[in-house]
Amino acid sequence: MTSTTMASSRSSRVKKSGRRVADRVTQIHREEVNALRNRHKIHVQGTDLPEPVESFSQLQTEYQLLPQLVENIVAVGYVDPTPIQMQAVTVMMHRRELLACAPTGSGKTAAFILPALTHLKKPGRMGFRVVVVSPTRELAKQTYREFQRLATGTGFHICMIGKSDVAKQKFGPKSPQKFDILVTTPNRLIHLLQLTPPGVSMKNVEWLIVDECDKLFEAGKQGFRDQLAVIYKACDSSHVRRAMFSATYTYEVEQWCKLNLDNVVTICVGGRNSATMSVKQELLYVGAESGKMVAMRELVKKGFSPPVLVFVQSKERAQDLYSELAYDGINVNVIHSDKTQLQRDNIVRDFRSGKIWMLICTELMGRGMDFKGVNLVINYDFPPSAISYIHRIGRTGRAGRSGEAVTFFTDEDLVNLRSIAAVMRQTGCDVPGYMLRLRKASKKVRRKLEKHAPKRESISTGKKKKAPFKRNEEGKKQGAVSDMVDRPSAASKIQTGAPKKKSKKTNLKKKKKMKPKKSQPSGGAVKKH
Ligand SMILES: Nc1ncnc2c1ncn2[C@@H]1O[C@H](COP(=O)(O)OP(=O)(O)OP(=O)(O)O)[C@@H](O)[C@H]1O
Repeated sequence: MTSTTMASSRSSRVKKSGRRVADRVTQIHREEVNALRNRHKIHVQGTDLPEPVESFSQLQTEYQLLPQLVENIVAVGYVDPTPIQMQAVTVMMHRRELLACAPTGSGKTAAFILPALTHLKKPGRMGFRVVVVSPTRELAKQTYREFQRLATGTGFHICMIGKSDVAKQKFGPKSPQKFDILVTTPNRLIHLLQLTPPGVSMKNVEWLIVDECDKLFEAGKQGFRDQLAVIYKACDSSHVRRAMFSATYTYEVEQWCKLNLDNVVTICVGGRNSATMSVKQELLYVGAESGKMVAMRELVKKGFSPPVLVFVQSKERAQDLYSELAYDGINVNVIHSDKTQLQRDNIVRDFRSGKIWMLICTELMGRGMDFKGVNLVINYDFPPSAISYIHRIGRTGRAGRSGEAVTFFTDEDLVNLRSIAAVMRQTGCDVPGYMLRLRKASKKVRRKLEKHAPKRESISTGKKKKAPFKRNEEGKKQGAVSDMVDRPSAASKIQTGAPKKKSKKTNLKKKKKMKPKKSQPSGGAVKKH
């Protein structure tokens, strides 16, 4: 063998071994990335998938997260990214379209705010470049506040369209294009888009973000699907990217995203459509409607840790329950769509600040709302679907905290009991076997329930006058200090086992009427944390 051939065969051996080393390094890296995803239960689908990051500093060095954002992240107290942030931020930083699903309270809002702001780099005078659509005004307002918090000191102009802005056509073609980011409900935006000429320009939009996307995809009377289609069409420039976020999504939403989004990446943290693991869940059989109030009073009597959210199925029932509980002297308020905007804002503010201890609400507050430290969610009325259940109970147990959820059910609620018991079992809660063996409700029945709440016996007992609050020694309002009800213990009346067919025993309607007794405090002790 000549010296030249020896040299060339040595060099090819070196090249081959170099390639083997490189392949091995790539393989080790791939395994590390997979291990990181597995550790955090991050499931991804799509081609050419961006890798997740483990820390905010990695985001800064590898993705040039704005330095001011990094300071703000520290200021708000975030130490590490949550699993959805680890993966969704990098996907969006690669300008990939996205369907992201992660449990309630797991930081999805920051998962889209951070990359959206980083993309914009600096404030421009080009009109809206990021548009976030939320199903309710309350949620839009919360997202707007979160944008402001994380964008502090960056100079970005963030805007939420209010009623008066719509009336004044504040965003018309002649208005200053100073805003960079728009957070809105579909209604408001559509109104502006449909004016001639349009009251708002979408031509510079770079990111269209749909929060609670499965809600916005719902068809029908209360659905937003048609509105979303109008918004989607308006943001049609070639450079617009779209990202969909929710804690739950249906097969239909997934299919739509696969068909309509460009090379979409799907991220799912944890099991699909599963409740957060941080909530201790309980189902409480209360026999009939009247058993709910007995159970409620028993809960209050045992003592509760505010803040508490109570869900009912309609605004009328919310108002009735409010009258009953206010009469009992509980520091309670109620929020629903019949309240004025100002009233709704004040109630949300008071609940956030701790002035209100118990808030009665409808589905309006079921999604997205992030009230710090809600300790207990009570489903006074059974949720219309497992999806609604997941969102409702997700108002507690947020951002790594623990929480509790109690769901009352009667014989009328058996139709949906199985699906909710299944959600509970999926998160490791104990559920009686019979519940999982109940017949699965047909799609038609489930759809009907979602659209029309079942008729229920009225909550109202005719007590309308609000009892004044008593003050405790520190002069603070006492939670439940009713001085007029000698309540029978509900413990004997509430059954948590299998419901029987309506009988005299289980029908609490027939129980003795409670008599008000002036001299006795009703309990409602408030547990201190
Ligand atoms: N990296 C983080 N570290 C600690 N807390 C965080 C982090 N990111 C977000 N949070 C906090 O977690 C809470 C829940 O976040 P967020 O409201 O975005 O949840 P979500 O996933 O959108 O929930 P939902 O599905 O109910 O809308 C907020 O109070 C937020 O400030």
